[in-house]
Amino acid sequence: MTKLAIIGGGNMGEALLAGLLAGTEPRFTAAEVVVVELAEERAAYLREHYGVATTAEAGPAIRTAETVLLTVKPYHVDDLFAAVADDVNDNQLFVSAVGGVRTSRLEALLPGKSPVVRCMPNTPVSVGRGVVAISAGTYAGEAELDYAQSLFEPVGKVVRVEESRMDAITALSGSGPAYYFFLTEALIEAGILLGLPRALAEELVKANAAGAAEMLQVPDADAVRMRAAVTSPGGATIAAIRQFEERGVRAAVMAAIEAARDRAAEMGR
Ligand SMILES: NC(=O)C1=CN([C@@H]2O[C@H](COP(=O)(O)OP(=O)(O)OC[C@H]3O[C@@H](n4cnc5c(N)ncnc54)[C@H](OP(=O)(O)O)[C@@H]3O)[C@@H](O)[C@H]2O)C=CC1
Ligand SMILES: O=C(O)[C@@H]1CCC=N1
Repeated sequence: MTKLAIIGGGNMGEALLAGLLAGTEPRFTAAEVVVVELAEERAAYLREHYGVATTAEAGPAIRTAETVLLTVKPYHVDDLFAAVADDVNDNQLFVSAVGGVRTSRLEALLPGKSPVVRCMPNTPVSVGRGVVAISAGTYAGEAELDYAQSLFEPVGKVVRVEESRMDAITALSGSGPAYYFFLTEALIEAGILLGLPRALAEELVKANAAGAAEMLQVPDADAVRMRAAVTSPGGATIAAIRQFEERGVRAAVMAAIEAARDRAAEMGR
């Protein structure tokens, strides 16, 4: 029996696959995983890079799997479940990373009472440094949450949350890496504006990101205090911060995350 069927071999499917197969004691071996991916070119890439089996047929993959991990887009869900209704049984656990889609909607699409755990991972799971929020649906309890926690602990931090918080968590955490990459892009461009060679700007900005991230992991790390420690009176940093504040960067961040939360809710309907 296949231990894990990953339905959707796109960005998130691959990030989780990479994390779950990584390390000297991987969570799964490649032989225990099948990825359902419709695009043959993409499937071939996943077979070559990870050594997993792939198929374009979700039904047989789901029928023989203990755990089904959904990493398809929200608008794929209806067609997918319509096609696999005969292949599902109530002993399987469905773990859904599908943005915005509530467990109640998935439960209504499933033919029986399969347990469903909703999760919201982020792409750093690919390097074992992700964060995955989990919440249980109607037919999932502590045992299923414990299992989901054990599934994701090798790829990062796991937090148990109320499902009502999932859209906010999607906006802040699921999408979160994109914001840091966006800021990284902007800082590299700023370095180039100031005349630095691109390679040097990239090296400096990436090393800064790593250093700041490490400092934030220290117990009781306080972003406000650490920012103040860099901001010398009458110095260079405060000149930059003034520009951020004058241009409404803080308010723009809040509005952006609100927009992401609203879009997550909308995608799931
Ligand atoms: N990217 C991220 O950082 C995160 C994404 N998510 C969630 O993960 C899900 C996937 O997102 P992402 O990976 O970015 O999207 P992608 O478009 O990269 O991947 C979706 C994949 O699903 C495949 N697919 C579509 N329909 C089916 C089907 N019926 N059976 C099997 N595979 C199918 C698509 O194939 P094809 O291209 O051929 O259509 C595609 O490869 C979304 O619901 C998103 O909200 C959650 C957290 C973070
Ligand atoms: O952009 C999206 O909709 C998905 C959900 C969180 C990250 N990516």
